[in-house]
Amino acid sequence: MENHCGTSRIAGCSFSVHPMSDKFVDYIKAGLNEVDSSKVWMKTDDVTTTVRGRMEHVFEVTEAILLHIAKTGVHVAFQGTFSIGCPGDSSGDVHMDESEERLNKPQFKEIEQRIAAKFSLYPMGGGDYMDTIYRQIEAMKEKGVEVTPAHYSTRLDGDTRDIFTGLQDVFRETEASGSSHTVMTVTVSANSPSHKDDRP
Ligand SMILES: Cc1ncc(C[n+]2csc(CCO)c2C)c(N)n1
Repeated sequence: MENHCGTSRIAGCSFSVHPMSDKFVDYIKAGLNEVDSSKVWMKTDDVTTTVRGRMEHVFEVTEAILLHIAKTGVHVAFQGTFSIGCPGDSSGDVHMDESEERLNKPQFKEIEQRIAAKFSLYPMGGGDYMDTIYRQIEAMKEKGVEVTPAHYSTRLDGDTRDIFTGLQDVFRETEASGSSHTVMTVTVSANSPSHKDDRP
């Protein structure tokens, strides 16, 4: 395994989903098994699932698993930590050779699913981290998503596709702007009984 600080392009996400149902095991297993994850490295344990590979596949697989569960109407929470450039992550992983083509978009592109989310961005090793964060929050306002300030995070309300596309753009542009190791945490609530008239 070769470790390079800041030069590893492999992205990853460690995440968990929590369906609020007695049948939570069925929901979790269906989400993990029925989404096509063949373009990412994936490992599940009793706490989280970790996916690693090209950035677009990492975002696509996490979004698809959330949508697979949320489309049933069950109230589900998602918590994920995305990372790129981690000095401990290995470069040259076989999954980095996968093509760009996304495997789950056709099944999920028709699903409209409003979610409430909060994200926090941690651009490390690149200098003016607050400038980067403010720039990316401003960029989020152009993605068709409602953006509201919150303590230690920024709140996003909107369609799942718009929010995940926006988050991937934020993540990619943060890395491109010189952050050698970028971490982003994302918390999502879907189908919450607290959401009334499409507004939380
Ligand atoms: C994405 C994701 N991965 C793992 C877990 C942890 N977990 C909790 S219950 C369960 C099924 C029974 O073993 C698993 C795997 C999670 N919640 N969400």
